Amino acid sequence: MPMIDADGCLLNVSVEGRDGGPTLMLSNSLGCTLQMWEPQMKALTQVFRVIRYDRRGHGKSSVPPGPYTMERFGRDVLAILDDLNIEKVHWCGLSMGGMVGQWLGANAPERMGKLILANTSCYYPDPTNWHNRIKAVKEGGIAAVADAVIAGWLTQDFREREPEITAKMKAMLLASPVEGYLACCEALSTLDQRALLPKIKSPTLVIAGRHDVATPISAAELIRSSIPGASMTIIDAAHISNVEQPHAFTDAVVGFLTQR
Ligand SMILES: O=C(O)CCC(=O)CC(=O)O
Repeated sequence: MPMIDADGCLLNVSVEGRDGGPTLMLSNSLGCTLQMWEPQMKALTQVFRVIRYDRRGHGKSSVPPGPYTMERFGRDVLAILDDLNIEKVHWCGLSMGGMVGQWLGANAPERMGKLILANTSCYYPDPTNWHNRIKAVKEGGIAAVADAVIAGWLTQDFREREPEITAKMKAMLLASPVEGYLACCEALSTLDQRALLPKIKSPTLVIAGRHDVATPISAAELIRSSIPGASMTIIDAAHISNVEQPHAFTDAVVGFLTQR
């Protein structure tokens, strides 16, 4: 896996899949690494060249001091594409990954093919939850919020049915570098990309989770109605819908990206 330098921050990047196929870039959510896409990789690599990366502050990427911004995350992606000599990619980002996709769609339209914005938001009407989360993590580490976060990521039904997958997701969250996690929470606490959305020209699919309380259907609907021509599909899942409903999620991605 190459480490790519984005303005002094080393980003852990993985490139797999069909050589010469269209390129799809996957972007993770808060507290997850590129491993979160494992349920999709077998199917996606048959059709696409797939780029995954750990956002700064996550996984094997460096953890520069925060706070971070969506613009910084977007410029990190452009640094990866420049380094790999890739002109244009399709984008699939979940939650924070979808927020970075919104920034790229509006600010670097020539680098974006189709956009998939899953379980995401363009702003938080009330940042209190983020301020509370920052305080709790500063005082008690990620362990202090882990159970509540996991309850938002996966429905109770899924957690009871799939304890091993749930434990893996929790371990991924707990392994997040605290400084990187906090710097991302700061970026979320000030997020407001509402004005960017009407500028997006890429064909866009919004994916929402029927049981997602972190980024609810109303947040997805605001994104869908603000991006000209965007469509929306709802999956029977909580926030991390690609893990909870891997087949439905993969089918939605492949169907949208391969339709003419
Ligand atoms: O998942 C994200 O990228 C944003 C945070 C969120 O909405 C879910 C959570 O960590 O509670």
